[in-house]
Amino acid sequence: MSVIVALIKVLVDGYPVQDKADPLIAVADVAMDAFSKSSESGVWLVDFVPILKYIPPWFPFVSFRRLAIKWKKMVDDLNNKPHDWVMEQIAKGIAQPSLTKTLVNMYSKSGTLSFEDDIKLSTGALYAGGSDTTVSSIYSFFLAMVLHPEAQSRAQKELDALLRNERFTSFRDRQAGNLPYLDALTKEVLRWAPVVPTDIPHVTRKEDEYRGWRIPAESLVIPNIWGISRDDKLYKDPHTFRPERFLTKAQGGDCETEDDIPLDPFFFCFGYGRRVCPGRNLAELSTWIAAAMTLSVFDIRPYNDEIPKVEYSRGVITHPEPFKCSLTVRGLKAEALIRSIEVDAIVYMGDIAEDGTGHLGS
Ligand code: HEM
Repeated sequence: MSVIVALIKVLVDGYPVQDKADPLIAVADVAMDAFSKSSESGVWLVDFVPILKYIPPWFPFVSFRRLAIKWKKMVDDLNNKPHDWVMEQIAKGIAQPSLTKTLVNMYSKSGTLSFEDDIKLSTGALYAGGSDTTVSSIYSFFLAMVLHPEAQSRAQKELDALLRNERFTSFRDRQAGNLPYLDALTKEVLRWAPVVPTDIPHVTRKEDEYRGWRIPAESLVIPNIWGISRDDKLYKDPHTFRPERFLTKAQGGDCETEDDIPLDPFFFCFGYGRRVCPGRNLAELSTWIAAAMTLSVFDIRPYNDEIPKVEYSRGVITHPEPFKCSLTVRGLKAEALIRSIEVDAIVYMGDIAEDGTGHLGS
């Protein structure tokens, strides 16, 4: 989790996350919890009866207005505090390259910054949208590996044949098409455990028609991502975790030809239209590399032979309920590989962690 959060913070704000107790991460965690609860579909009556928003917060037996005020403050902190930090760094002349810095430079003229609220909201949204979601996919990957040792060992065989425990994989291996089973496994994680099962609700701006149904303007539309992932017309035995469904027979999978490969979950798990997830490529790549690096060096097994249940939390963003698993290093070569990146990571983080002003990526 820390790696994903740190990655987003560096890309968006050039902010070096210190540790789990980092104050900006704490701000973001509470805001994310509020965001997930407040945007859950079908839970808030006010979404269906908008006039209720005029009920005063002191009105007895109505908690949503008081909650909304509390949660708004949390979301404001998420947008303002990291932005203020970057502005301070810019003023001191020590800001690292980041999206916020780029936008501030783009929209500053003669000492005046335009669109500051838009910059705050869009960079805050990237953190809000990105931190919890990819983490959920990676947890689901671990859960799937505990439950499906056969898929795990097939992915490990593919990695071992290519890498011979001499190096970690990189995206170049992926581009070269050298790890088809791992690609299929990543697709199956996204499909088997949709992170945002009912998407973020959309509203139609004008009247529309879909398969003969009239959809009036201003209708709330809740895309059923979970339903698509479990559609047995698209996916045979949809509840089963089976990466082979995305491979041809020639690749050791289920499909006669490439044309028979079912819909890639990339095209529905990240939402639709102009609000489609802007972080989808980063998310998919992060899930892929997390799976590849973990399986190269660790065996993921049940903890004390306890098989975890497949249970997910509620909220617009779902996670597997906490479960235990056991990670065992896959031998001496794997241990040496882990130690080699441990050294790289210390050098890398050391550069930025000392006083927050070091040189990223050196
Ligand atoms: C497995 C990981 C992820 C999943 C499953 C996911 C899924 C989604 C979904 C379903 C939406 C709603 C799209 C819609 O309205 O139809 C969304 C929106 C969004 N996502 Fe992601 N996402 C993931 C990772 C990320 C990452 C890594 C980032 C950024 C670094 C990100 C940033 C955003 C933002 C900013 C929005 C709001 C876009 C808008 O409303 O215009 N997401 N995501």
